[in-house]
Amino acid sequence: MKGVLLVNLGSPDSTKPKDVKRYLDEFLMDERVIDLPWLLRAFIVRGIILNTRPKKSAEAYQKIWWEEGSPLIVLSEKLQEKIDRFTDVPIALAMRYGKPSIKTGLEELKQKGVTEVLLIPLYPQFAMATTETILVLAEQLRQAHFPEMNITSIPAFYNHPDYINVLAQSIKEGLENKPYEHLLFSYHGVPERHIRKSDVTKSHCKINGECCKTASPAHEFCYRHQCFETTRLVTQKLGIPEDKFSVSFQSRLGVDPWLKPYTDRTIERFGLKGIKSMAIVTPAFVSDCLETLEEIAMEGKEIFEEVGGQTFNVIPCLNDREDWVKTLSRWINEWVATPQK
Ligand SMILES: C=CC1=C(C)c2cc3[nH]c(cc4nc(cc5[nH]c(cc1n2)c(C)c5CCC(=O)O)C(CCC(=O)O)=C4C)c(C)c3C=C
Ligand SMILES: [Fe+2]
Ligand SMILES: [Fe+2]
Repeated sequence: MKGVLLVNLGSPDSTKPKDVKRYLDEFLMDERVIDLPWLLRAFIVRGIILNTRPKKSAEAYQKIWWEEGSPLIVLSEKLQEKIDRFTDVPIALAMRYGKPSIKTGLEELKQKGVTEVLLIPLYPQFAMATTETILVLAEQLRQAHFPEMNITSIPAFYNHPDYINVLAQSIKEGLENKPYEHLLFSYHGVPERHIRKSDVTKSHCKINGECCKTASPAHEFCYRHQCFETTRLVTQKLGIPEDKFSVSFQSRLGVDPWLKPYTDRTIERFGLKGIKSMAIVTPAFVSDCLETLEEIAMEGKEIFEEVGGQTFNVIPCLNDREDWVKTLSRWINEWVATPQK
């Protein structure tokens, strides 16, 4: 029997610093997130970051937490419930970090008699810290606990016409009756080192140059270029001229160089240039979360207003909008209808 496991990033159990600390420990000790040898990673994460970050992050989570819980988890649950209505196979939900775990999700599917699993990492762009870490953990769990299961996954959908249609429509709706001078596409950043690691040709991704064209079978472009490709396809579809939009990368952590330009500095620069109204969309996230609701909608807005900006329009993520639910359901139904080898 076939079944589906949707996987998102995850959130702490609550906004208490001790829960945030436990969550950050699991998250940042992932070798595909902080990609250093274990001892050095443990020193940086447990010896430095976890001494200060949990309190600061807990305060940020408190600002965006809903009565029902973490926005990212509540929105993922709503997505799961709605997909369930359009499909005939069991649909489980798991988080890469925190609860419900991928192991719990696979167990839930096993209880329902599922042996063929379609894994859907809820990230449009493939990166070591997004899709890859989910695929690797799922395979490790399969080998250790679910050897009877067969797991396949959908490829990163950053350039899939269905996804581009939905994203374009969501942006169109978000901009309706809200004039803007500039539209910023803000993607979650990664350390530049992550891009170099995936650059098998060692030609290194250049800002306006050729893509490194990593040879990974899962994707054609490095993470950075997937972000540019999503932007190119969507702006082309919407007919937004080149001088009216740009790309930036948010949420950097630590002292290493991350993908540039940084979102906070870009927002500041727009304000200083005299731009009064800007819109911002965050296509690396399919569900609104700390990084969109706090870092962009609160901190970003504050930065913009401090330098003279007036209108800061944050376009919501795809969340559980109907066309997104129907798109994912259609992908699932097509997979269900395809005989497995
Ligand atoms: C080295 C650190 C990090 C990398 C690399 C990274 C990549 C990455 N993350 C997302 C998506 C999300 N990240 C979120 C929160 C978050 N991210 C990091 C660090 C790295 N992320 C931290 C420490 C945190 C926790 C909050 C904080 O202290 O700032 C979230 C929000 C989760 C929520 O509960 O709402 C998402 C979503 C992507 C897509 C990505 C690589 C492309
Ligand atoms: Fe992150
Ligand atoms: Fe590249």
